[in-house]
Amino acid sequence: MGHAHGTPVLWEQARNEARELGRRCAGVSPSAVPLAEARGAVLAERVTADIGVPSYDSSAMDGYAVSGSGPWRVTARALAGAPLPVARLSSGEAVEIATGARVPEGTTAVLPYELAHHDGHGIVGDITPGRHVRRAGEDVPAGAAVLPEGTRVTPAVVGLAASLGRDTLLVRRPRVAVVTTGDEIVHSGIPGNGTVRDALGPMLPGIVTWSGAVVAGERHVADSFSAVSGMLAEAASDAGTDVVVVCGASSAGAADHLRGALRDVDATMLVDGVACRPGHPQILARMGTEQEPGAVVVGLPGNPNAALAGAVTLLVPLLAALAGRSDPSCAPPESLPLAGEVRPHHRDTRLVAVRERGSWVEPVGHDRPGSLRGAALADALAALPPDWAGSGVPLVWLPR
Ligand SMILES: Nc1nc2c(c(=O)[nH]1)N[C@H]1C(S)=C(S)[C@@H](COP(=O)(O)OP(=O)(O)OC[C@H]3O[C@@H](n4cnc5c(N)ncnc54)[C@H](O)[C@@H]3O)O[C@H]1N2
Ligand code: MOO
Repeated sequence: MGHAHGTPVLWEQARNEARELGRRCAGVSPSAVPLAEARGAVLAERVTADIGVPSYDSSAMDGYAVSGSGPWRVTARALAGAPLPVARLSSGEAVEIATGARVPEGTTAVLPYELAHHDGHGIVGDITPGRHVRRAGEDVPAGAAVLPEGTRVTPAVVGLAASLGRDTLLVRRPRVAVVTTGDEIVHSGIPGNGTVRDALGPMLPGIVTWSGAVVAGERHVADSFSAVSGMLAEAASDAGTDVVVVCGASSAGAADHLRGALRDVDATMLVDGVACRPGHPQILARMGTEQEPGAVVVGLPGNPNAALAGAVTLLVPLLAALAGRSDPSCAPPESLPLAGEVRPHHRDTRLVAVRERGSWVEPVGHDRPGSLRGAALADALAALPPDWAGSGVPLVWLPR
């Protein structure tokens, strides 16, 4: 016997519920993560410079570090990363120097090769005192506050943190456990007769990191009530999990146990069914109590393209709000005209895989619930309302 669905909520409302829930749960604790993993997350600290940049007085040009006025006698060659060949220059002396090499004490300026000439006595050329010498701390003084808490960790942020000698950053990054279900699912190789290769375990980490979160565990559970409710009970008592994504087991069939298992752990059901196609059997629930809230559970349909639709409907808005950043699927333009043959659903929002063509979008096709063929070529999902009259369509961007 199956389990009845709840009353579906409107697609826009489902996204808002997920976003609101993310804002209400202030419980994601900061963690120090290696720079390479921090990208996309949001800083949970103010970054201050432990060292200045540059950290030593160095040359900004390839040429000659000179002291006093010319002509200068070249005494040695200074390269970046090599010990200083002379600690101090006296007036009339120079060292040939590479960009980034430490300048000796007593350096008046650096004279670039292209401005230097040899006369019979040495090197000559016009200099301005201090020119082409990068002083320690000139770009970032030691102790300066460089990034406020709440800054999104972009590639440039990672690079800056490394320049400042940091190996980790403190970020607020929701931890997501991904659970696949289904006795027919296999996780590697060519699926044998009657089995299906797991498409969601490999797909979800990219969506999760795009939203500023991280997959902190992946597992598969059997199609049984005890396996699904046991998994939820474990997740409920694990303080290291903020969100549990359960793939499959969300519909009405005999093997679809998520609803019953959520009831079994006294979870609060927030969304039970969304009025969109594909992706209508989605679930948003919260474990724990009002006083001691537990992990949020997102149930996604097993059909891979329906799961993608569900992920951008509930999971991405939830995770972005939990992480304290903007929703990457809502980037501008928020809508564009759609050119091509599409048919709205008579009652629900239809999510159509579309390709961006500059100032308009066109359907990719091949976007039935069971396959990601269309989505793999798409830039966005167009959210076609039931009463669509052939004008602009709201867009939900996909990670590209
Ligand atoms: N009587 C009804 N039956 C169904 C309804 C309904 O409203 N009433 N909804 C249909 C829709 S729409 C969808 S979508 C599916 C959702 O099903 P479940 O979420 O319960 O998922 P399963 O039944 O376990 O699997 C469905 C389908 O997806 C394949 N699958 C599952 N997991 C994966 C995975 N990790 N990677 C790749 N493919 C996966 C699975 O083999 C099935 O083919 O329910 C309809 N039925
Ligand atoms: O809505 Mo199902 O999620 O169409 O495939």
